[in-house]
Amino acid sequence: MSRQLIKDEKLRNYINGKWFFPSTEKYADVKNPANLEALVQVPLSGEAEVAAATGAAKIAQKKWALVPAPQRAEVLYRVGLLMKERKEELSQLLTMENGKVIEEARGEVQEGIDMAFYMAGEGRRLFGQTTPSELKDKFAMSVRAPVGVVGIITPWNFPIAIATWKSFPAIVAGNAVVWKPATETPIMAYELAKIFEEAGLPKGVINVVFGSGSTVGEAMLEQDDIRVISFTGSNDVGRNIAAKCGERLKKVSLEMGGKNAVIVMDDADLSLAVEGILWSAFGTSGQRCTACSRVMVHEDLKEELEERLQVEIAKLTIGNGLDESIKVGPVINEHGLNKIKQYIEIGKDEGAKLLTGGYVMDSGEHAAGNYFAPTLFTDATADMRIAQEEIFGPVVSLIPVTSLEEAIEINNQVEFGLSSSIFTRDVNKVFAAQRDLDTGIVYVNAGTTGAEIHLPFGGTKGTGNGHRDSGVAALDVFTEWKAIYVDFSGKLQRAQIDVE
Ligand SMILES: NC(=O)c1ccc[n+]([C@@H]2O[C@H](COP(=O)([O-])OP(=O)(O)OC[C@H]3O[C@@H](n4cnc5c(N)ncnc54)[C@H](O)[C@@H]3O)[C@@H](O)[C@H]2O)c1
Ligand SMILES: O=C[C@H](O)CS(=O)(=O)O
Repeated sequence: MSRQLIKDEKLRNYINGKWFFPSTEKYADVKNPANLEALVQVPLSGEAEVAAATGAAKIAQKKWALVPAPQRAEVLYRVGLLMKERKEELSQLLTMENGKVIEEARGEVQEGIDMAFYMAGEGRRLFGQTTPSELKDKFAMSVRAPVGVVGIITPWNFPIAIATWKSFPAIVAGNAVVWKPATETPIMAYELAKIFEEAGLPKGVINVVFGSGSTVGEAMLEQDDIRVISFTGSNDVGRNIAAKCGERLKKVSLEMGGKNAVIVMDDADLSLAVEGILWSAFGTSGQRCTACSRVMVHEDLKEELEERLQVEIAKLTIGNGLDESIKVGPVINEHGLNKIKQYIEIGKDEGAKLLTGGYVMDSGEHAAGNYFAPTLFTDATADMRIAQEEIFGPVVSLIPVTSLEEAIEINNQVEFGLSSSIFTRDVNKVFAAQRDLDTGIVYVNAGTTGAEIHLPFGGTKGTGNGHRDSGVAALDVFTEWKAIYVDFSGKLQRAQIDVE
């Protein structure tokens, strides 16, 4: 790894192509969740930095929008190449600041690389439409126009992938960006800003301001020159953002929580289902918006599934994700640990049966970090809080069902609608499920995670507000449709002429 972290190193904001310490002179330690060692210091910037970043973005965007889109795309292509060159180094840094195991960190960095090449391709598409005009000698078309300055606010659980999902489409479409990363995971943002700089992105097109949500995030909402806020994070924060942006008529794209479920029908390949549940419930220690936290299992398979899951959970290795043999890393911080602990008590009080796990691992090699034992509840019911609310940790609950219809009904009885999966060999059940599951993403014979970047990513109901990250759909967030009529008749045509 070439980038060495120094615990006293103070990261800087990237504004208008230059690196600045925060005017507040305030910082917070960034800690490795695997051992709580300090990695670097993140600036706690203030409103002044947000104003400077927005001003720089506004000026830069005017020029950037005039750069032909295929040339804008070339910068993204170089970003992709640089990320690819540095993939292993970035992955290790990501594991250190976030805790996810190295295999998953590599997967996340790869998502960013894929997004760079995909959005670079959009530079030669950005398709609009042409339509016939109602009038003679008149041409009608629509084009995607950039919105201007966009604000992106990102969470700690996918600190590089989600940033690329938002910034790359924004940039290729001709916008400039003000980005506030999560304070828990600033290293990915710092490194990505350096990559943008090295790739030759003109100054001011991307600006990174580190700081708290309540100061930097809120200040972004108040900047009238920021025309779009694209947010990924928790539901409470998203709702607050939507309300504040609503007052200012800002466009808002929200990607928020999930309460994702796997359905295991009586004809399922059980080995495959066990693998899918393990990976999607305990991968990233359950801290994915798409993590599986409910399993609706047909009653005929319930006992066997309970047994097989317990056997496989016992084999999971838990520890520092930099060690290639580790399968489950730490959770992000003490706040996360406490929230998970509370839900274990709630589940027990509600009458769910705890089969394994349910405790903080705080002895021996785990004493120094934020480790929670992979946890399996069974005999949960659809209305329990552990089956309704996002826990964001390595906890999964089995809910017995007797039919596909019942499983789908339970799947849909939650506030969120992000990802669902079904394990079955029956094609009729597959098609009924993909139609009736009220989620933005449906998997068949796979777990609830593993989205690919060229498809839309997001969910229904409380997961979002109708927008999508990723795929072409992401361009809808960062562009305005402009309808253009070109009249070449030489006269002012006011009405359609009746054809005789
Ligand atoms: N649906 C998705 O695509 C998706 C993907 C990943 C994570 N998530 C969700 O993210 C959550 C976990 O991430 P988190 O804990 O970082 O979420 P969070 O809501 O606490 O923070 C997200 C970002 O918002 C900022 N923020 C906090 N308060 C703010 C405010 N008042 N104004 C503006 N910005 C503010 C934070 O500093 C951070 O950068 C989970 O709920 C998870 O489901 C959703
Ligand atoms: O949030 C980002 C993830 O990569 C999506 S998924 O969990 O892999 O589907």
